[in-house]
Amino acid sequence: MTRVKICGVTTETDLDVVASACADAVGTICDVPVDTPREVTPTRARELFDSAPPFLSTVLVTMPDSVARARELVAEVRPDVLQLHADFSADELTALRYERVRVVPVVEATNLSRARAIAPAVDAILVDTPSDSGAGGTGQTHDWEATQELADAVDVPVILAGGLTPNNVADAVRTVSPDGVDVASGVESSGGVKDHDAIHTFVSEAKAACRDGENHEEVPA
Ligand SMILES: O=C(O)c1ccccc1N[C@@H]1O[C@H](COP(=O)(O)O)[C@@H](O)[C@H]1O
Repeated sequence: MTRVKICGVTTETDLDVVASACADAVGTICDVPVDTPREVTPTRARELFDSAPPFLSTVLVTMPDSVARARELVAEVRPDVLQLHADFSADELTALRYERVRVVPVVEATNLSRARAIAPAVDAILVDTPSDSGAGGTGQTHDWEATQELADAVDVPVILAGGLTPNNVADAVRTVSPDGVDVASGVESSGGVKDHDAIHTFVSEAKAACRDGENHEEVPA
């Protein structure tokens, strides 16, 4: 089953909606060097995650400039998963896998060599459409066929992100068969303001497309 993450929540109400929509994960964005309406302080991220119900994974999305800074943020926010928009080496990523935090770096769909190099050191790879600065939240899709090739080339779960919306997520799931999908701006009515109906529709479209795919899988004779 494709897992679904809703990213960039800024209020407890948003987080409750993410949980009631049966998403698998919720993300907050902290300590990023870009201007985004979704950024919250680490203290606020911790408060939001403290209000998450059991069985909803919490994901800290950040762009730290060093492993030490990433560790500080993990200590402060205490997420289940650390989503890194940063150019860390495989050794640096390994150093971040401690105290049970899952490490999920972001890779561009066409960067197969990086994906192969870091895959053994991480828990999953998130394929996004980053801006020049490496940030996400661009609302731009990329070549999903390339993401599918990347997923075939590595032995870890692959999460698809970048420009997903309630209207295109089913198609994305059918094309890429990702382990998870992730959305930030595509479920907002305006910058940073989550559209609660869109969150529900996004989750149900993603899960339904995944179920359809499973039902059409050929049964071996
Ligand atoms: O959403 C942001 O503003 C952001 C800023 C800096 C780093 C990551 C950010 N968001 C991540 O980008 C992807 C896709 O976003 P979108 O659906 O295309 O808007 C998502 O994983 C967010 O976690």
